[in-house]
Amino acid sequence: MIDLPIEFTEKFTGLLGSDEANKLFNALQEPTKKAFRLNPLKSGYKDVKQDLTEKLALIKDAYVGQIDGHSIEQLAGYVYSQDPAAMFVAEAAAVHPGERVLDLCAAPGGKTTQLASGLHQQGVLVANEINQSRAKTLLENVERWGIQNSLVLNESPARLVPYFTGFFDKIVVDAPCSGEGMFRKDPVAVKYWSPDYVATCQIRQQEIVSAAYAMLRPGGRLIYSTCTFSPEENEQIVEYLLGQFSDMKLVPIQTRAEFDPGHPEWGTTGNAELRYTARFWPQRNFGEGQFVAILEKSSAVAANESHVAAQLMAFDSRKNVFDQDAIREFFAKIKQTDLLSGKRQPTISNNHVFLPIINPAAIKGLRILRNGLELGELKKKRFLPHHQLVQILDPDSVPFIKLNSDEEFRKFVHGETIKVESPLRGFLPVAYQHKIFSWGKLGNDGILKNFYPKGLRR
Ligand SMILES: C[S@@+](CC[C@H](N)C(=O)[O-])C[C@H]1O[C@@H](n2cnc3c(N)ncnc32)[C@H](O)[C@@H]1O
Repeated sequence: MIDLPIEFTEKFTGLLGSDEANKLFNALQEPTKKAFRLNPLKSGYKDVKQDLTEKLALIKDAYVGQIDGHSIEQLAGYVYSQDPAAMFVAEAAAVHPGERVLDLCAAPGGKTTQLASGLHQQGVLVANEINQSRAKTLLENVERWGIQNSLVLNESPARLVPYFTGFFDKIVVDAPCSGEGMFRKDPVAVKYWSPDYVATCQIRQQEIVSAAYAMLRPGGRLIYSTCTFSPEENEQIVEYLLGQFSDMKLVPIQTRAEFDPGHPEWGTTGNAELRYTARFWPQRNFGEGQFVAILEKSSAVAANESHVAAQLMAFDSRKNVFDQDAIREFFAKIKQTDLLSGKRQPTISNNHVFLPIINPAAIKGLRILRNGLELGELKKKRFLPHHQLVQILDPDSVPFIKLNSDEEFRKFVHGETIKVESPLRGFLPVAYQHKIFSWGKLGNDGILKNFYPKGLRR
């Protein structure tokens, strides 16, 4: 039983009236609704053991049900467990392949993975997280999901502005908030809550959306969301944006039974357009609490390629002259030479070979966790493939070592070497149930050495 703070219950009884407020308080004592998304970046992505009978309304490739965190589907990045209402945020961003998208408060990566599904490896996805350890988790999820076109950063929003002014078509601000909508999912949120905390969050949100505004191109859209109910962090942040920046306007979210429109009377300006926003309530039974608003930066100026954009997207091939024989040999063996001949040429930095998505020279000074796709490391002319590379490989077009039983899979994920029957030898992808999830190295003795990253072993 969750002990709701008295100031919280009094506040929402005042805002909603006692009938509706009681429905909310009762719903906060109920179990959460479990859901998951499938990953269209993986080939044959619907070929999963999960039950796909109950499709989730509103969201592409999403289903009701609980996933097993130890399953091959989870470890190979075929599924992502996420609250249904939280999934609506990236859905509202409606990204198209080729767009430049920023996920400004991105960890652990729920919105990032969903945005990446929409981009389908085309365009640029910058995923930023201010907190260092959370940024590492974000990177793990980016790798697992098989995303090739992302720049993963560990920065404050303000530090990004000089690099990306006017660059993005879409920016998702899934802001840190007082978490009222998470009370039943995460009881720790109840402990943190206080009216002062709500006020602190509001100030932080104002700073974050101001940075986001600066990075939006004319005609671009800002998707603002929180997982809290409080007007101060929702309607009033939208009012703040509209008040500070005269070229921002609200884009209506079409009303649906799954959520309520925003409350103009909960704002401070009486702006009737606040009803164009959306608020998910647990008592409506779709998922947890979530607020979503879409704002557009209007401008009469045509969205020409800006100076910033030209710089960030420029790839300087003269810098890429290095001995690639070991790399070419490896990619020929795994039948992936196409990867080396695209527009994004292999680039080397401190022996790390990668396919950058943003011109590395243009983002010097930022804390970069990953720029594009990490191919591997050159060690004395030998090439060691990276875990991110294995997560993008299609089992229908690469040779791989097959694990044959749950027991082999469990042992491998645990970090053990195993004996396998295979005519193949050397560094190769390892798959279970036709899903590639790791590298392994098969010696002449039939022993498969384990290259599943130590940090992911269980
Ligand atoms: C609601 S969570 C993001 C959830 C994520 N979008 C997802 O879908 O998985 C908010 C994030 O904002 C980060 N954050 C905290 N303070 C911040 C700040 N001042 N600026 C930007 N982000 C901040 C937190 O570390 C947290 O990871």
